[in-house]
Formats: sequence, C-alpha cells, structure tokens
Amino acid sequence: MDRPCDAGCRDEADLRARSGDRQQGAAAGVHRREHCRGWQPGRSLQGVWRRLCRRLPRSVESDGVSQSGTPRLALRGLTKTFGGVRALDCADLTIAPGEVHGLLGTNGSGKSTLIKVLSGFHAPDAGTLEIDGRAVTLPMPLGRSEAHGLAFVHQNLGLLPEATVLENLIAGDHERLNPWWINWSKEAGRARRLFAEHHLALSPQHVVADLSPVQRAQLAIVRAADRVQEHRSHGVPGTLVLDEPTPFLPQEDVRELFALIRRLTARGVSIIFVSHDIDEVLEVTDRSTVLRDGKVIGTFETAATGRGDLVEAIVGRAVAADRRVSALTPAAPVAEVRGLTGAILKDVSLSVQPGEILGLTGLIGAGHDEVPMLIAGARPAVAGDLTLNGRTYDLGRMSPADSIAAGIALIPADRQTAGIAPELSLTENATLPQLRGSLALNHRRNRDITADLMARFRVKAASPDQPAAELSGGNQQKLVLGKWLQLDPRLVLLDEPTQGIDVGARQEIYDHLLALCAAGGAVICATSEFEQLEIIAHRVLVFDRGRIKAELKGAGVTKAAIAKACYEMAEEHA
Ligand SMILES: Nc1ncnc2c1ncn2[C@@H]1O[C@H](COP(=O)(O)OP(=O)(O)OP(=O)(O)O)[C@@H](O)[C@H]1O
Repeated sequence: MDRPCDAGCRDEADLRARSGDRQQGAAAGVHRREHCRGWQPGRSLQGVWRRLCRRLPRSVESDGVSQSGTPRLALRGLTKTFGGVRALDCADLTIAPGEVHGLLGTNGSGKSTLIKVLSGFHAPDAGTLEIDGRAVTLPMPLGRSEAHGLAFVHQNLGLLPEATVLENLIAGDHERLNPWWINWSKEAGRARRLFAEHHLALSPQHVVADLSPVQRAQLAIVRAADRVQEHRSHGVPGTLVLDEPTPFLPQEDVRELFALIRRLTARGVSIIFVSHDIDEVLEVTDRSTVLRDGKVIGTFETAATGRGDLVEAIVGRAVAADRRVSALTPAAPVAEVRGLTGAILKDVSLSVQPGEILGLTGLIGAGHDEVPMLIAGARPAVAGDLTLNGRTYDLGRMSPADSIAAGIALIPADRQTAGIAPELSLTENATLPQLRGSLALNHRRNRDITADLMARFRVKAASPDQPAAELSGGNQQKLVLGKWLQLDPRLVLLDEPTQGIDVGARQEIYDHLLALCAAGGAVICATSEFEQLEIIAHRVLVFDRGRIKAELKGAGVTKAAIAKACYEMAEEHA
C-alpha cells in the first residue's frame, strides 16, 4: 500500500470507505495518486470545515460514523526512538467514529509504543494528535487521557482480584466520585443498570477473584467504556484501546466479548483492537493498520482483505498454516507420568516418546495447563511419579532445581512474573539457567551465549545489556524460549508458548521445537490454541475437570476435532 501523503489523503479514502460509500472510497483511493502529486482538493477548506464542525452539535449515525466526517482520532507523523531503536517512524493512524480498528504488526513493530503515547506514558519525539478534530498537545499528561475520551484495557486487565465488582468498577473514577463519600447503594444501582444495558450477567457484590475469565474481561471493558461515554468528556463517545484482550479465552467466550464490542460500537464508541490473532481480527474489525519496524505498512478494510493478505502485510512474506508433523514410528516413551494428582488434576497418567510433540488442551479450568507446572515442580503435586530417561522421580517432592537437573525445561505462560527477571539484562536472563551453583562469572562467555540466543531466536533488542522489561512482549517470550531451549533439554514443558508472538515468529518457534524433536527430545505443550495443536502436535489429550477425557492422534488432530471434543464435554455438564 502507498504511504500516505502529508495531507492525510489516505484518511479521506478510509473514512469514506468506512462510512459505507465504497464507490467514493475507491474514488478517493484512485485520486490519492493525483493528490500526492500536489493537487490537494479541499485542503484549504479543511480548517474552515473543522472550525465549523466544532460549533455544530456532534451526532453519530446508527453505523457509528460522525456526520461531520471528522475522524474520532488522528495520529500523524508519530516518531519515537529509544536509544538506537526507532520504535515508531513517522506513523499515521486514523480511527473513525464507531469503528473497530485492528492494530497489527510483528513483535517489536511499535504497537505498544503507539498505545503508550496515547495514554501519556511515552512522550513522542515528533507527531501530532487530533481527537474529534481538536488538536491535543503531546505528550499527554498522565491521567488526562480519559478527559480526551480515551480508555485502555491492557492484557492484565488491571482489576483488583480481592475487591468486589462494584469496587473495581468505581476505583479511580475521580472525575465522577468524591472519594471521601460514596453512596454505595446508588453506585450499586448504577452498576446494575450498566450491566443490564450491556446484557452482562455481573453482580456488583461478587468478588472479582470468583469471576470467570470472560466475566473479568467484560468487567474491565465495560468499566473502560463507562469512563469514555459522551457525557463524560467532550460530548461524543470516546475510544477504547483493547490490548490483546482475548488470550486463553475459549471461542465461546471470545464471541461474547465480540458481542460486547459490537454493542459499544453501535453507540458510537471507537475501538482500537491490538491482536496477533488474525482470525479474530478478521471477525471483529472494520479496518486494520499494520506496523512493521515502526512504519505503517498500510491500512486495510477488513471486508476486502483475506487472511493471507493480512499475514503477508504483517510478516512481509506468505506464511503457510499447514500441519508440520507426520506420523511417528512407535517407540518406548522417553517420559512417563503416572498418577499425577494436584491442583485440579486427579490421577493423570500420560507418556511421550522421543521426537513427539504431545498437546494438552481443554476449556478454561479443565486442568491441562496444570500438568507442566506440576511435572516441573513449579507447583507442588500431591502424588505421582515421573520416569524420565529410565530414572524415576517422586513428583510430590520434585523441585524446580531437580527438574532442571533431570533435563526438563519449563516455559510458563506468565512470562512477566515467572518467565523473565524484568529488571535484569538480557544477558543475565539468558545465562541464569547456566549458572547452576558456579560462583565465577565468565562475562565473555555469557555475552557469546546471549548473542547466539538473540540471533537464533531473533530477539529484537537495542543491546544485550538492555533490561528485559524494555523488550516488547513478544521478544520477551522469545527470550524465555531461547533461554531454556539452548540447554538442549530432553523434555520441554510448555504452557501457551506462543502468547503474544506474531504470526511469522510462531513458525520459527515451531522450527525450534521440531529440531529439538528431531534430536530425540520430547515436548508436552499445554495450550488453548487449537490451531497451534493442529500444526505441531502428533497427539492431543483433551482434559475435562482435571482428567483426560479424549485422545486425538495423527490426521485426527484437527482444529475442528479438538473444538468438538472440548465443547461436547462442556455440553454434557450443561
Ligand atoms: N522503554 C523502552 N526502552 C527501550 N526500548 C523500548 C522500550 N519500549 C519499547 N522499546 C523497543 O521499541 C520497539 C517497539 O516495541 P513495542 O513494545 O512497541 O512493540 P510491539 O509491537 O508492541 O511488540 P509485541 O507484539 O512484541 O508486544 C522494540 O524494539 C522494543 O524493544
């Protein structure tokens, strides 16, 4: 796609396309070339038009498009550099009223940096922001974004688990509430009306820790949406930024979230949807902007874009999603687990042979994700034993150090708290597992190990001395994988290994796992991503309520078959 010209003519085409006027949108697209050569129709009128719009009452039609044609939000020429890394390079983003706009890109392409500029966390080096046609000075002071109709839901949702739904709903709502005197019954009534409006089965009195994952996501989204309602800021509905809100949610729950998103956009709220899940992006967005190395590659209208086009725009090349494994010749197991009991698991037995990738899956709460933690001793098992390479271990006594010594590597799902040491440098993180009691540090060796890891796993960072906290989320995940896989473990235990990893880098991670298997290692991978299992698992065990309920093998490992097995069990309980 063309890079936009300075006059922002791509915005014109985009907005027209968004407003349903495809012919005009296409005409604007064609006219773009003329425009970029210097002919800029209407540009001189822009200022007058904007001033006029400011005086007119803003209204939003049922499809969410402002009658004025002014974008809800327009970022232009956004540039941000960290040391030697240019995280954003003259990036433009235009969001129409009432649209769901995907923000996509490879790991480290600048998505979070852009969002952090919007929230006031980062000061950009250059760039302008307009909201509903009004210039907003950057950097935005921290805490001012709500007043400009911007609210954010980050991946961790930002909820207090021990507090009630109502306490979470009103926490930090300084604009509306007097913190010294809160009328709780009035607030509870308001909360009930809000939940009823959005068809949410939430009760103000429930404790957040007791909610299901989708209910927690719903609460975070509805809380953010409540803060950017039109009467709050400057008379129009605001913009919600959803930063990967769906990881690990089963398909049914994702659909519920999308229904909530659509109800919000029907009221004119705009949504910026950050995701690495192309299928979700195609399902829920109206348009998407793709970033690569901080630059905008293009803005795509979803209805006119195929999966392959989007993947190619993100990665820069086509990526096949075919099954990568073929049948194995049966062999004696390299690892055998018997009678594993602990957390929700009850008497689970399984085995994995050399060269095999065994997938574990189930709906949320099924227990499949407990298996890696319990085998590696990261959580205490009540009972069970493991035979690995002919040696038997009591899993009730297994410690993480024992499991590392036995040749086991655990890659946990929660990279922030269990995967990396955020304040330590890349080098310190990369070489931690190799310390193993040695007191002397060989700095040159450690630097070599880190350089090798960064090259093999394509970890994008300014330098090996950079704190891991400064890496993008996906690069942190690659660091964790590299840190453990470089030890050539015999058994790799993975829990949601590709969370936050872009669609291209996933293939590279699969390559590493397949190489490990080709060298005689084995992999146990717990994930709720059925597509991932279809691509890389030789066999899949489907869990339900802490027990193995189904097994799929070879050609039977398909996304559809796994989904069917999971949901049939859920229906049996309903
Ligand atoms: N505080 C920081 N200090 C130094 N470098 C940073 C900082 N924040 C981001 N970067 C760098 O800027 C680049 C863009 O990072 P950003 O987090 O915006 O990427 P992203 O597109 O959100 O990636 P991901 O999909 O992996 O989350 C990366 O190279 C990252 O290492």
